[in-house]
Amino acid sequence: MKNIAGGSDVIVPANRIIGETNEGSDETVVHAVTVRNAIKVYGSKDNRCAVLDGLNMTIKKGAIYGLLGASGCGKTTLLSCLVGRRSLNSGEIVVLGQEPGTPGSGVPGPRVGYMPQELALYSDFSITETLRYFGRIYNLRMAFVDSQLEFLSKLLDLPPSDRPVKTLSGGQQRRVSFAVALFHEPELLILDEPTVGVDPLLRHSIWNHLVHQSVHHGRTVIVTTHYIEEARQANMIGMMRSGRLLVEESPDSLLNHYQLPSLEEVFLKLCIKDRGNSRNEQLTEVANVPSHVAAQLPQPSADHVNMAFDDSLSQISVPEPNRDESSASPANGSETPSVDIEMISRNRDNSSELTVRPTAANNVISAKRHQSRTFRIALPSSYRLNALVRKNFMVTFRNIGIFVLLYFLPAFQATVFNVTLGHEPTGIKMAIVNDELNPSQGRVCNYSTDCSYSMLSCRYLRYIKDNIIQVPYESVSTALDAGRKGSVWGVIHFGHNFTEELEIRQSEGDAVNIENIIRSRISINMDSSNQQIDVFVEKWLLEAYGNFFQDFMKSCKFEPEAGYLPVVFLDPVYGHKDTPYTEFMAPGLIISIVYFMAVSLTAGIFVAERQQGLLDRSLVAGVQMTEVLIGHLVNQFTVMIGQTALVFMCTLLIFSIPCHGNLVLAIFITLLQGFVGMCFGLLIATLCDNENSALLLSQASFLPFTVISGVCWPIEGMPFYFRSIAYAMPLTYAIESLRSIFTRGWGIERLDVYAGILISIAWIFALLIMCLIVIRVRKYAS
Ligand SMILES: Nc1ncnc2c1ncn2[C@@H]1O[C@H](COP(=O)(O)OP(=O)(O)OP(=O)(O)O)[C@@H](O)[C@H]1O
Repeated sequence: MKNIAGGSDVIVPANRIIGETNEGSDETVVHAVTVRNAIKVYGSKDNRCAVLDGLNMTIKKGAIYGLLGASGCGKTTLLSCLVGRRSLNSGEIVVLGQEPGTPGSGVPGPRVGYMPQELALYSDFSITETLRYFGRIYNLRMAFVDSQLEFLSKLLDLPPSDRPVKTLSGGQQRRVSFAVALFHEPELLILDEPTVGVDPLLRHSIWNHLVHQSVHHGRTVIVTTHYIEEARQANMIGMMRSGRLLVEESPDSLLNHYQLPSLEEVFLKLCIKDRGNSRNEQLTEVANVPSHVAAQLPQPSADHVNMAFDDSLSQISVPEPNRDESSASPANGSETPSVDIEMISRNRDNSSELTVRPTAANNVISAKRHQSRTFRIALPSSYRLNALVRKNFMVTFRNIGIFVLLYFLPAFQATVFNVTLGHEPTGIKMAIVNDELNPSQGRVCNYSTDCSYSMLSCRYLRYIKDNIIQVPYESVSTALDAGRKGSVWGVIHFGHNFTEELEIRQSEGDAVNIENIIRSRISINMDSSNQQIDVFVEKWLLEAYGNFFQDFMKSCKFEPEAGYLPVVFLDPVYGHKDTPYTEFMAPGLIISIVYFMAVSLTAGIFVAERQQGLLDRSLVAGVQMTEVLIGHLVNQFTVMIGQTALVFMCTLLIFSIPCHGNLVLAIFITLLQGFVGMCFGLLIATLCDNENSALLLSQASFLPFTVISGVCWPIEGMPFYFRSIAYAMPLTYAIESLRSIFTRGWGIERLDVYAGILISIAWIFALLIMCLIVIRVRKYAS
């Protein structure tokens, strides 16, 4: 039957799928898998290494194929190419009649069951939840999933199905992984070392099951194993070495042909015979030994492709593959497609280079592959999206610790910021040296509040804010010493005749002389190492003088403003006098908290999933990358709504930061920025291979982004050339928008507000496009 999902035709057995059914798979296809002259190169430039080296393979439908080979010979690479997770540099792969990854091939998808080497299971899920997740991906009926669970539990001796995977032993976990590959009854089973860590009895039962699947249901099985002897039960064995198949035969024929008692000995014999034939070996050998020694190296045997390894190019023309696939193909070289490979081994600069150059015939294959894959974006399927979203929610909410952290961390961060930032400093010690006081009278500060010029120094000190602690010192030198030792933030000094000199200064007006001016001054020496404290103390002392002077003028029945600076700050257009720094920072903080939480969460979850092989497993099951992205975005977005709500509540209600504009608009812009953060997190996840590098990148972006975006300092304070960089940051305009809403009460009709919205949307699209480009480039590079 044919299930059309997400714009791609996927063939799934009829009895298990939800909804309408259709025709089965192409019965005319005799071979389940054919691989022709597969070349797969990892690395670039000097590090190029051909992991698949002109490999040919033919697997009949319904056969069990044992793929044997030493560690690192390329088995997993070959399997990942078969399931469409990697692409060849050249050569051809046909799986179940079609090239993997082409629309409607069902590979990757429900036609194939893949058990990767790594566990690739959600550790917090129970066995039932694990199978149900994949059941939803394949759109299977839950009744079928449950009956399969019961059957496989018995067959594989699984523990109770409600046990979380993380509580199972290593062997039990591998059996669950095996069950995931089996349970949807795919036409082709690809198992990468399924029997590792499994006891002999269970291994026997697993092989029996594979034989049963092959004989009674016609399913094809490809299985890699390091236990060579267990592969005797396979119909065909492919022995692999250095990216090539040495032989492809039935176990009995191999034993008869080589007259050896075990497959292990056959493998050993073939390996010894093959020594020096691998291109990689030859390249390494030739690249590392002088030419006169290289000439004496053993020459490759006649039945293998011959190559020259001198300074000139050597071309290997390989004949067209025998399309009559009824006979088993020789392992290497004689039955291959028209692919010319140029091997360039250069011993210049002690470096060697391997180049794969496609010929005309090879170009056709490449072109076909290109046509079928490039820029094919299928519509997301509803059932796969449902499965992914459910799975993401289960992962998020399963662990109560993570749940609490997720929701309360941003609110906690907002609290920490609000408690610690932007407030006036208190307990600032200032040394007071008042030479007006008489030491013989115990330096007592007696002053009157009427219009008399007496002890004005003491009268002034009364107006200094409580934030300053006044510490009396007897002399300027001891006070300055205290300042140098860090005991006080500054020294305030009044001269002997401060009051008299001030009186003269007042009465003389413009005729006053400079000596009088100097003697009537209040001299201050500050420890200016802390700019913020310096600014605050200066402001408070000037304010104190203003208040003192007004009070004195009032008591003398003069105009209080007389003699005051002729500069006045009237009521502000927006905001209020002495707007606290916290109010300036709050919008930037809200946005940066939500943004960076989204960045690190998205990047972390996504990379972890990929690193554990979970992403690969889902993709092999037919999930598309766009669906994975949407699934994560839906999940993260709901988490973000909760986080944003808590951050706003914390800022507005607990710390009473006023929002003069439309709160809904402010929340909308914050959520948009969270979305930008998620997209940036996705970009990090697509760029990074492991959690550490993702974490490093997201952390590395935190400080520059926060600082450049004007969270804690006005952009107007940056060098002129740097401002364009600041405005190009994803957060800058959004922060300006939020600030305009919070402090000015502006609405969406103002450019400053809607610019933030438009630029956030533009960033979302730009980042998503970058993600898709990186995904595509990495897919082709891998
Ligand atoms: N992404 C990669 N980039 C570079 N080299 C890689 C990559 N993946 C695998 N290799 C290398 O390719 C070679 C073949 O790896 P592969 O995993 O296919 O071997 P294998 O036969 O499956 O080994 P094992 O039996 O140990 O699993 C190894 O040398 C490996 O280091």
